Amino acid sequence: MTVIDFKNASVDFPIYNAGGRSLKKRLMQVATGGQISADGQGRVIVRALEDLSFEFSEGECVGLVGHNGAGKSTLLRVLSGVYSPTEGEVSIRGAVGSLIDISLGIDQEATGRENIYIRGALLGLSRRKIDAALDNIIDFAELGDFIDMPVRTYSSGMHLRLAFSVSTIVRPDILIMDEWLSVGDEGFKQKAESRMSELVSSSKIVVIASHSKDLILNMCNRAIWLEHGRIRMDGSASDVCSAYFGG
Ligand SMILES: Nc1ncnc2c1ncn2[C@@H]1O[C@H](COP(=O)(O)OP(=O)(O)OP(=O)(O)O)[C@@H](O)[C@H]1O
Repeated sequence: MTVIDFKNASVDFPIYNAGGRSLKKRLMQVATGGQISADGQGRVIVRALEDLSFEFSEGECVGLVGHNGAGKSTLLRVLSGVYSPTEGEVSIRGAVGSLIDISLGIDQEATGRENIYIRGALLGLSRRKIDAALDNIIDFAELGDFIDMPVRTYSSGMHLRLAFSVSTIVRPDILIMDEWLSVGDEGFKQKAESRMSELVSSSKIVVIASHSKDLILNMCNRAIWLEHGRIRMDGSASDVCSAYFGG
């Protein structure tokens, strides 16, 4: 059973090179971002997430909404295993696949083919699995002979085709995204869209952060509104969208 369970989870970032008292005071009043405070030694702390408790179960596609700095990306990173909570507990049952930064790990000097192995390893795929998927990835990317050229010779669209083709080969239980990926020229975009839909429908739980009301309404059946790191509202996508976006 795939399930995500947060119990009073918080994430703090200690900031070692923040300025003096006046800076702290000024920052505490800004409308964006997490909450800023100081610890016993006067060190500045940004509390990106505070006291989050919720459970996501199979069949849920959850949209995260909120102002800039509300904590959406931090929450996605906790779900992807990049950050651990500084307080509280997070338990995740199921394999997690993250499409947060599809270009992460791509080496400009290595060829497209070599980068498929590098990126695949970062996605947690074994060499055998990458070997088995290699032809599919190369065909999908449609880079022709450029697949054996260093990535530094690629245009930005070609780079994204490669990153997309390898990153979407995974079929995780839990899919984490910070936007709906739509890459390439017109022809490629259509293929990419259908691969994204396939990936979403084969995942048991999907979590996506977005500033787009249409995306959340079209895709999600639940949404969480974060405000300064706290849950302001957790409910159906339509209720949360009406409250957050208005209309
Ligand atoms: N590595 C970090 N070090 C220090 N503070 C951080 C770090 N990452 C995030 N923060 C802080 O945590 C808070 C939440 O940031 P986060 O990136 O999660 O927001 P977000 O909701 O994704 O914002 P946006 O909509 O602008 O992408 C912000 O105040 C940000 O300054």
